[in-house]
Amino acid sequence: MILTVTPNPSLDRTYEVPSLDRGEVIRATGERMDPGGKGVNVSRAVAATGQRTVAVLPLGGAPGALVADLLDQQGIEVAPVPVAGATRSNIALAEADGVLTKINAPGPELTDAERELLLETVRQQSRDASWIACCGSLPRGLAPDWYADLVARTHAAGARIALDTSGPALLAALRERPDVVKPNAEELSEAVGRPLATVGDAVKAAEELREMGARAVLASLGADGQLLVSDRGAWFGSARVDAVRSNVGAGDSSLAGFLIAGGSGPEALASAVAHGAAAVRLPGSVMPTPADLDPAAVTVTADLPADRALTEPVS
Ligand SMILES: Nc1ncnc2c1ncn2[C@@H]1O[C@H](COP(=O)(O)OP(=O)(O)OP(=O)(O)O)[C@@H](O)[C@H]1O
Ligand SMILES: O=P(O)(O)OC[C@@]1(O)O[C@H](CO)[C@@H](O)[C@@H]1O
Repeated sequence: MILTVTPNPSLDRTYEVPSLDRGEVIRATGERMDPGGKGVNVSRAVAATGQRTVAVLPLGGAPGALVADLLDQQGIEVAPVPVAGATRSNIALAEADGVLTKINAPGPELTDAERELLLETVRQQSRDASWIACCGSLPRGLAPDWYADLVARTHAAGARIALDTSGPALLAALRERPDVVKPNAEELSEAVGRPLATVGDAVKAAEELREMGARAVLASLGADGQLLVSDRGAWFGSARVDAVRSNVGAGDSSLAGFLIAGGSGPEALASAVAHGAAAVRLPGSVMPTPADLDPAAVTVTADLPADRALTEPVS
C-alpha cells in the first residue's frame, strides 16, 4: 500500500479564460473542480492504476466536505483528520494560449491538538505502507521541521519515504535521509542556491542534495524530462508530448509512477516519465489511467546529456 500525507490539501478550481486582463471582469469559458494537494494527487494517480493507496489529510469546512465528496466519487480511500479551519481553495487560470497562472492559498492554521491527531493518523496508517509519500507545502501551525520529524518517526517504523516539498521544509527533512525526494527545477535550484541552465547543472544539484542527505533524487525538469540520481547510478528520461493541455499535477503523477514501479532504478524512472507525459495531455489535474500511458514514447539513458540547455532555465 502507498500512503500519502498531504498536510495542506486543497479544492483545486480551474477556470479556462481567453486571456488575463488585469483590472477587468474576465468571463470564464469553462470551469472544473478537483480534489487537490500534492499527496492527494499522488493517491489519485496510484488508485488509477488499481494499486491500494490511502490518503491522510486534514479536512475542514465546506471546501473540506467537497474535497471528501470528490475523493469518494473517485473511489480514493481517505484517512481524514477533522480540523476547525476551512480547507483552502487553490485557483488555476488557464489561458487559451496554454499559459497557466496559479493562486495557492495559505490554508487553515492547525491547532496543537490537530497537529497531534495528524501525526497519530499517519502512525496508524503507516503499518501496511511500503512507501509513505509526504507532499506539498505545510499549513500554518506546522513548523518547517515537521516533515523532518515525520521522516525520522516513520523510518524508525520501517517504511520508505518519498518527499516532495520545498524551501526550509525540504532542507530540514534532508538531514533525516528520505529515500527519495522529488524537486522540480525551481525547487532544486532554490535548495542549492544556484541557477540551473543545463541538464548537467541539474545533475550536479541533485548530487548535492544526496550529499545533504537524500538517498535518491528524482528531479522533474518540466518539458525537458526527468533525472534520477541514486547510489545505483544516474539516468535521464524524457518523452515527447505534442499537445500539452495542463501541467497541474504532472509532478505528482510522475512521483506516483515512480513509486508504483518500485521506487528505484531506470524502470521506475521510465514509469515516472510515462506518467508525467500522460498527465500533461489531460485537462486540469486529471490523473492518467494505464490506458493513457505511452511507454514506447519514453527514452531513458545513463548517458546523461549534460550539455543540453534546459528549455526553461532557472535563474
Ligand atoms: N511541456 C511538457 N512536455 C512534456 N512533458 C512534460 C511537460 N511538462 C511536464 N512534463 C512531464 O511531467 C513531469 C513533471 O512536470 P514538472 O517538472 O512541471 O512537475 P512539477 O513542477 O512538480 O508539477 P506539479 O507541482 O504541478 O505536480 C516532467 O518531468 C515531464 O516528464
Ligand atoms: O501549495 P502547495 O502545497 O505547494 O501545492 C498545492 C498544489 O498546487 O499542488 C498540486 C499540484 O502539484 C495542486 O493540486 C495543488 O493546488
